[in-house]
Amino acid sequence: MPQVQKITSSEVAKHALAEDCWIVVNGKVYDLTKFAPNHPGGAEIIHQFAGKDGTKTYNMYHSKELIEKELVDEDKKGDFDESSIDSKWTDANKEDESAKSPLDPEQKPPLAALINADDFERSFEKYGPRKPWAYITGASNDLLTYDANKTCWHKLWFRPRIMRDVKAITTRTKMLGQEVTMPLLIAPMGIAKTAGDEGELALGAGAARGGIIHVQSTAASFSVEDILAAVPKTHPYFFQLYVDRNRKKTEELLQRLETMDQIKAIFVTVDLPVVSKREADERVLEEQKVSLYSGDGVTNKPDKKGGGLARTTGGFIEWQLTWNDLPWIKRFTSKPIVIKGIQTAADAKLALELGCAGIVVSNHGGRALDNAPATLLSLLEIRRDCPEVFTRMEVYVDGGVRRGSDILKAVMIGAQGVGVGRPFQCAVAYNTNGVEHLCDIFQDELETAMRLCGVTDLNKVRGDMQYLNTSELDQFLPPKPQTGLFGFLRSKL
Ligand code: HEM
Ligand SMILES: Cc1cc2nc3c(=O)[nH]c(=O)nc-3n(C[C@H](O)[C@H](O)[C@H](O)COP(=O)(O)O)c2cc1C
Repeated sequence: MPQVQKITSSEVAKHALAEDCWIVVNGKVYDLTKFAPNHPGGAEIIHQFAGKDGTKTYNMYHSKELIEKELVDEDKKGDFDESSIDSKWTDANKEDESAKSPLDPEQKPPLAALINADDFERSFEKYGPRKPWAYITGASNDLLTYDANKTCWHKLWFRPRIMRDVKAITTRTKMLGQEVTMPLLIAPMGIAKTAGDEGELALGAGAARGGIIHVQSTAASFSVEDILAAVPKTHPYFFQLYVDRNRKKTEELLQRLETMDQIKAIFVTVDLPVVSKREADERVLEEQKVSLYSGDGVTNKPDKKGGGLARTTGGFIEWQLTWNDLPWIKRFTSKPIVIKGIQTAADAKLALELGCAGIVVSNHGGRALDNAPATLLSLLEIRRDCPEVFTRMEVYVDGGVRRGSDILKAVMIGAQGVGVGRPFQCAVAYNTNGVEHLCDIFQDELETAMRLCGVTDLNKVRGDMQYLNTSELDQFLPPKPQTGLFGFLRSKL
């Protein structure tokens, strides 16, 4: 057998430019020149490691297999020659600032001290590394939609009924045919490893312990197979799909998922055709940035345009996806399809007409279009303008849901269930126990809210608005669409 030549550190170091960018990841050398502009996390983070070892940062965000799976053979240059590491290489790689973990265990409160969903985010703020903190908790532009998502839940008041026997209650229900202990989903979130080593494995296992369902993201930091293996085979999952601009990839992914019985539905995310501007995230990268070009340690802006923060590119997410593509998706899956990212009654109606099994009223947790309506307002708009949507398909809502009482409110409007994002991602810092603990908190708060409202069975109050007072929010709803002849004529204009 001929000896395969390994690639030395000095050879790798020669390819240290954006336009000629080799990186060492887990003992292998890759040419990321062509891939970097399409990297969903932005080109700059890749360019920071041109001619260097990016293993630590890569492993913090991605599964080991991802890079091997995603790159074409031509870009896999070969094995890195560890024996060639010299002081020059070691010095150059000292600059891996973003991999340095500013974790401060002293600041980490014990799990038992966390008693509500916000506590998980606060704990992560104190204890977690800065970059993941900015990535997870950040939102678009001025955070207007992010803030509105939360505050609208606060403006929806209950009208409790009293003197009812509330000893025995049940929160059990079904979601897309799957039995769950309460109508709560762990919303799909990319790269959960940023919050803790167990990443999506903790989300899946914690959800299973809590009797709820985790929607795993296309951009997960583990493979689907690894995530499924984290829970008993009987426990259901949902899968969130970002359609890839390379449609072949999506077809292959759907075909792979089709063989996995544990995956019970496909949630197609449609609210992020381009990645929005997440300023907190960009600012942190600016502070951590190191020079690509200066061999002498002077820190330059690595962006040729000069401004140079990690403006995420549109990445791999298909921006030409339209309603006409639904039949194409259905060709590759027999699983129920749920459209995630509905923000108006008009689009909810379209999803219904096109035979979707459900929708998620979502604005990506304020991480897509800033100034998009708070999801609770969109939910109320759908309730007002096309109530049939709630009975003819399953409606979910996410964005700012932080209390068990919010779950109850959503169900009373007619939702089948809610999704919760950021607090669960932060719970990953406490591994599976953290995720389970957060499920317990929601369960407990939901039961308490039900009892205090005089409700014993969630399924009996679904869509029953008599328990709610929406008057503080009604003023924020868009004008009612005109119906009758006048409306018809207008729609034709
Ligand atoms: C073929 C290889 C790779 C693929 C397919 C890939 C894919 C992705 C995806 C899907 C995201 C999530 C974007 C989001 O939802 O915000 C991401 C983020 C990220 N990736 Fe990669 N990646 C690859 C290689 C790398 C390498 C080599 C590094 C570093 C050396 C890296 C570092 C990061 C970082 C730091 C983020 C987070 C960026 C942020 O939040 O600003 N990735 N990548
Ligand atoms: C860190 C993070 C990553 C996310 N990644 C995805 C994703 O990969 N796919 C997706 O459909 N939504 C993604 N979302 C949006 C969530 O699914 C969900 O819509 C949102 O987080 C709900 O708002 P909340 O965080 O206020 O609960 C992400 C959200 C966060 C916070």
